[in-house]
Amino acid sequence: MAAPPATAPATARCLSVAKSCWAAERSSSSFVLSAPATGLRQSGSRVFSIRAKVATGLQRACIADDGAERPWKLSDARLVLEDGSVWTAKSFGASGTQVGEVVFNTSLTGYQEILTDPSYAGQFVLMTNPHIGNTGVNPDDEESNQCFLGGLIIRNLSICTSNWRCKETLEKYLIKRNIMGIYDVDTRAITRRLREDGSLIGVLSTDQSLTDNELLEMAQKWKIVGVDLISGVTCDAPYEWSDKTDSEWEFKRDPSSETFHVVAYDFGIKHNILRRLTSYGCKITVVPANWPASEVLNLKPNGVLFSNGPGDPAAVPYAVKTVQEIIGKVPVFGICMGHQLIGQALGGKTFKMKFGHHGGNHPVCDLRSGRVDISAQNHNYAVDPESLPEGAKVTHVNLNDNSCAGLQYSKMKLMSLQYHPESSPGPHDSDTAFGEFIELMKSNRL
Ligand SMILES: NC(=O)CC[C@H](N)C(=O)O
Repeated sequence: MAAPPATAPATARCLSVAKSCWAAERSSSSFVLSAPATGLRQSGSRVFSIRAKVATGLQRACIADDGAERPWKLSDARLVLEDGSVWTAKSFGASGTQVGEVVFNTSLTGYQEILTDPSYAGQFVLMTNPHIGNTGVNPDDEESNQCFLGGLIIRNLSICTSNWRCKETLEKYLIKRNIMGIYDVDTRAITRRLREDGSLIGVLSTDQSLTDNELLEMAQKWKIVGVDLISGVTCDAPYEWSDKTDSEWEFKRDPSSETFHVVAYDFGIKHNILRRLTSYGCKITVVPANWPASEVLNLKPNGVLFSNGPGDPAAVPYAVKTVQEIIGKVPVFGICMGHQLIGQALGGKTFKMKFGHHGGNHPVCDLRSGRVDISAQNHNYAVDPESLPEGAKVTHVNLNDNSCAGLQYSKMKLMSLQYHPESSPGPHDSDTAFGEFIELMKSNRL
């Protein structure tokens, strides 16, 4: 094994300092390490001071059953799955009782973008990456104005944060948004169960007065299939969007000289879809999920985007009807839920997958070029390609299971992807899809 570096990395040092400061700092939730301890770094003219914050969840003392106070936190939460299994855990974030569908996400980074992706409404996200919370949260990584998910399930909650963008600990953030979190639970074992048995409904609870059987009953009675979750996450009224990707993060250097007016249907839209479209030269009007197609067409947009969104695409016939009224009239781009609604609008069928795709590491093949992208995904339903009419072509497949990952119907100037070209979080490989949409709108203008 290679000898350890003479100077330990800053994060490791912050961790050990944070640990030794734990007892002394119990009353304060944050501290800034002094320059010699943190190794104040100089880069060009910029000076970075490394700020470490102790996560408060790990500091709470607990009263054990024997009435004695322990200076560490004890298990105070349960996750009861509909198969009858009971998982004890420690809580952070909000307390209470929540029911939802458990899905596992294999992204290594980006928990804040995941927490604010409205497509997770009605679900508990279990992160397979065992160490979460170390970068805290910051105001720029939000994918929507709210957290719609049921809760967060993690193996290990970082005892401190160490990131120059961090403004708040994950725990405080979840408490403010009233979102439950649990840690110190065997996320690997739960993931294996979901992979073997398929997705499961669960109940998260910190309420000791409820028995395991009562929680089990709640899990078994709750349904997510056939429920319209879009109406709970869409915007109330139309609005204009004009924010691009911040110049600090922009990786596309050749902005379009033309401007395109795009109307984006908000089925639970992620902000990065809007930022990427704006970076590609679009002026965007966002409309609520139930906005009449006729009003959208009256705006004479260059294109229409059907966004991502939570839940079962078969539970929102009003949205399928809207898509039907628009396709063939203007160029359209569907992303995730938008792709599934397009599939249905074309007369195809969607089905629920065994445990879905959630993570930033899914290989997808573009069948037109043979190019393979590593993509960001988040869906439990998929379009059955056999059910599609002639003319609709499958353009992309997920290489893990050969499921349909993209569609094109040239005559209708229609394209759609089952995954997330906007990433956030995830790799940027598929960003070119926005360029393809621009080309589609351009060709329609000629
Ligand atoms: N990200 C999304 O748009 C999710 C689509 C749909 N709700 C699904 O789970 O399949």
